[in-house]
Amino acid sequence: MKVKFIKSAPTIKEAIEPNFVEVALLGRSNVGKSSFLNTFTNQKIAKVSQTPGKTKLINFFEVEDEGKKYVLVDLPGFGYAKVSKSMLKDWGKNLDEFLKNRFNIKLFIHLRDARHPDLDIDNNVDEYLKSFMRKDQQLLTVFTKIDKLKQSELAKLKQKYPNALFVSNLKKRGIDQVRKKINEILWGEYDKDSKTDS
Ligand SMILES: Nc1nc2c(ncn2[C@@H]2O[C@H](COP(=O)(O)OP(=O)(O)OP(=O)(O)O)[C@@H](O)[C@H]2O)c(=O)[nH]1
Ligand SMILES: [Mg+2]
Repeated sequence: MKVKFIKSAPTIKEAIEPNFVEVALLGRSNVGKSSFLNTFTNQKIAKVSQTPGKTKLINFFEVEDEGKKYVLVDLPGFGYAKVSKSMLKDWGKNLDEFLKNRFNIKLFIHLRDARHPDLDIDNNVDEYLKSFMRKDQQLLTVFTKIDKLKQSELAKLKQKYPNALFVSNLKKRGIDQVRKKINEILWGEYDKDSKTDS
């Protein structure tokens, strides 16, 4: 996989031209979005911080994987301190417009903390996304920090969220499953190891 940082856009107006299919990464502040970007790309491409709210810009990264290109969009974390019903208030009207109108987003990846799987704010975000998602868009839930769970707790979480994926950025677990899932969603199901041209 090849990854190239393209741009930090301080506002939506400065977003890059929508020339590629995009995968938008969202999640609460401190959930591990930047860490995920780093483990996913195997590069120190995003700043990791113990202070929530570190990433305030929209960062665009060009990814080339298995000969195909897409753009990863790292969005600012939402609602660390308070649980708010209104995404618009906490997160900015501009971002709302971006998410609703950016036609080339094909996949929203919602990162959630495996230790706090049922936060209102996360459920609200899912509801919010589903309220305007088009038929050609998908939502993928990825739980982070699974290294903090006991085996039994992780098993329960997997049972409760059978369609979600589970990663540890710290231990680099589950990352390849996410990569494969992204490729599958963007380009359709295929298995590069089982070519039939014999
Ligand atoms: N144990 C554990 N810690 C993690 C994991 N992923 C991230 N962290 C830690 O969680 C903290 C926040 O990580 P970031 O990647 O900066 O989180 P973020 O979502 O980008 O945060 P903002 O930019 O503030 O929105 C850091 O201290 C990371 O080291 C993980 O999988 N396991
Ligand atoms: Mg960050």
